[in-house]
Amino acid sequence: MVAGVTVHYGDVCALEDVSLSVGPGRICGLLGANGSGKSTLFTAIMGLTAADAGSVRILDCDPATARRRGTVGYVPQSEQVDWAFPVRVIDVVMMGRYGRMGPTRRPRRADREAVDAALERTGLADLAHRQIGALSGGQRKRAFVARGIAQGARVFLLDEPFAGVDRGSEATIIEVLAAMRDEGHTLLVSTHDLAGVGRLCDEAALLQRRLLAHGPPGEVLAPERLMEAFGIAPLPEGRPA
Ligand SMILES: Nc1ncnc2c1ncn2[C@@H]1O[C@H](COP(=O)(O)OP(=O)(O)OP(=O)(O)O)[C@@H](O)[C@H]1O
Repeated sequence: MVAGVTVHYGDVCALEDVSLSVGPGRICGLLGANGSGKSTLFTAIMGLTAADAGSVRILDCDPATARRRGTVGYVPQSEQVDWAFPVRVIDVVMMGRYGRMGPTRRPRRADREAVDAALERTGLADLAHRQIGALSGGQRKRAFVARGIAQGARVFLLDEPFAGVDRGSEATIIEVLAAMRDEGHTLLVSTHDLAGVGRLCDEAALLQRRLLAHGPPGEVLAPERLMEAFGIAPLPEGRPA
């Protein structure tokens, strides 16, 4: 996926020589403290942030080609989205079909069917005609997951899909992600839920500007590694302090 990627914002080095590859049928949990470069890694993979060094390949394509072909689906962090934008859930999901529609953007039957199926799969069918800004945090995340599904993405990048999400939406998202993994998709998921990484992910990657570790969750979540990444060894969620 990425090889030797370095990104600076002016004087700030957000990523330094990061190499990470995740195979098909795998969910990789991306962990790191605030400001460790997780969102930058996602935007660099998407080709939305320019890397100073290194290369990005998504299923053997450069990011722009992967975006154009719809092979990569991206669920951004909530703060990166303008929720006042007056679009309905069904419109957001239909955007996943734009790459197939040509310049007129007139949906065909196959587009409508793909959108309906994606809404159904993410439990949003009843909310299809609601403004995206009028949804809960978890429902909004699900709308972006649905967009990726409708678009036929093979690789999914999910930036904090569980942040600010109620238990019901979290369960739906986990179910959908696990099903996509079982269908052979590749998923990179950033999260602060350390216990969840062990449950959901096949592998974990620990970021602190550089990639500190990548491998089985049990190894990556070892206390000494977490100490290095977070400064303190955080308790897995749900465990009493
Ligand atoms: N647009 C920007 N301009 C300048 N610096 C930035 C910009 N975006 C991020 N940074 C800096 O780059 C570093 C990495 O930020 P990034 O948002 O990628 O981290 P993160 O791990 O996603 O953080 P969080 O968990 O808080 O979302 C931080 O030091 C941040 O302050």
